[in-house]
Amino acid sequence: MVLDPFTLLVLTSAMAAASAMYLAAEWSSVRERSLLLWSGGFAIISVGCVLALLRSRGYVLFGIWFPNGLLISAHWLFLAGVASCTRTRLSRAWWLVVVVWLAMLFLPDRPWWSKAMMGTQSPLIAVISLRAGLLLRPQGGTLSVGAAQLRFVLLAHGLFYLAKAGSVVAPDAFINLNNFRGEVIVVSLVEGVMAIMLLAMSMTGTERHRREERIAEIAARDPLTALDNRRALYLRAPELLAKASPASPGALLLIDIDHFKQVNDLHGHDAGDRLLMTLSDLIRIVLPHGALAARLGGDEFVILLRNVSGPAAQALGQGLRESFAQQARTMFETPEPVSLSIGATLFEQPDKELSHWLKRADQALYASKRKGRDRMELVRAVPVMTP
Ligand SMILES: Nc1nc2c(ncn2[C@@H]2O[C@H](COP(=O)(O)OP(=O)(O)OP(=O)(O)O)[C@@H](O)[C@H]2O)c(=O)[nH]1
Repeated sequence: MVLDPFTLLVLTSAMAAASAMYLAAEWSSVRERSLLLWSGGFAIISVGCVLALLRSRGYVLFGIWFPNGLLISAHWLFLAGVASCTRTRLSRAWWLVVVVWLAMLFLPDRPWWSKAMMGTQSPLIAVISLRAGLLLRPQGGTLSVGAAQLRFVLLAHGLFYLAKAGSVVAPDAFINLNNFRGEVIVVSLVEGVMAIMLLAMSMTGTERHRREERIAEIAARDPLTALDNRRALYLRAPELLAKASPASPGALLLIDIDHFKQVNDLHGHDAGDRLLMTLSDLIRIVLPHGALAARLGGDEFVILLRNVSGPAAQALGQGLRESFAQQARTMFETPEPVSLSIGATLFEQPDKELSHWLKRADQALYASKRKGRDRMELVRAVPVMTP
């Protein structure tokens, strides 16, 4: 089978156009900027291939270096898309690529200059692709499958172009960009077709996974306070509860605002909302690393602490109570003081479920309300009985 450059260019152009439309269709429904940038990159590759095809058939619309240089702009858009996807700010120095590309248009249009063109274009594409691949490194967690695939394709593509830059030393028979002849050109076109397909697929996968993550995050969050909601607490608590042992107990604090209704009734629902947000901010401030905090609903919040002693849990609760009461005093005037009642329990049995500890903390909360509010009642852990 003869893979002539003309056929390969037709294939590349068709694949790039299809990828551009595929990503544009995805963008039109979800409006993610990176999809639009990537779609633009593929559209540019398609246009560049068509121009090169026309030129090879004698329709000279632009200088030979123009369609070749378009490949640099396309990769530049791929990098911009990855930066947008990973929320990274690119250095302004990347605009220099555009300057180099424009300068390349002034290269003389003669066969020998194929090498000069390749010697400039290939390292630029390599650097842009490698940078885009490296931007997708895992930060703190693991990469999604789509992002890991995109990273792999971009790095492999960048390394290919690095090797291609080295081909500048190959004899003229291997490279002739001027009329798309030579082994290097054929191999590049084959690699290009493969890269287009894999890039388009992994780009779509990366964005879809990111969207799913965002939706899951929204579903787990209380919209007013941005703390975890009840559902998220029930999902995340088991891991923390399972770590509890007599040597390393945990604590559950059930927090309820006293006389919250008065704030709503006298100062309006918005004022009540502001107070709930103030409490959630104070909770975030005192929350130790590895602990969980959630709003169960209404004016009821939960803090789950791990590896904590009774006195330490007491101290955290008292601190929270004092700072909240002080803030509430300065925010609103109410007939009864707006404060916090806290019911807490220590836990050291890893096999008990969250609802079990919530029930115990609720009894403690009830006791603290009954004893006059603005206090914390702590139930000690029940020692594990061995027969
Ligand atoms: N502003 C606001 N109010 C809410 C929200 N969710 C529930 N509430 C109100 O919170 C109040 C909760 O009432 P309670 O906890 O029973 O009343 P309380 O005055 O705090 O009574 P004690 O807890 O016994 O001191 C009710 O008035 C609800 O309407 C919310 O998201 N925003």
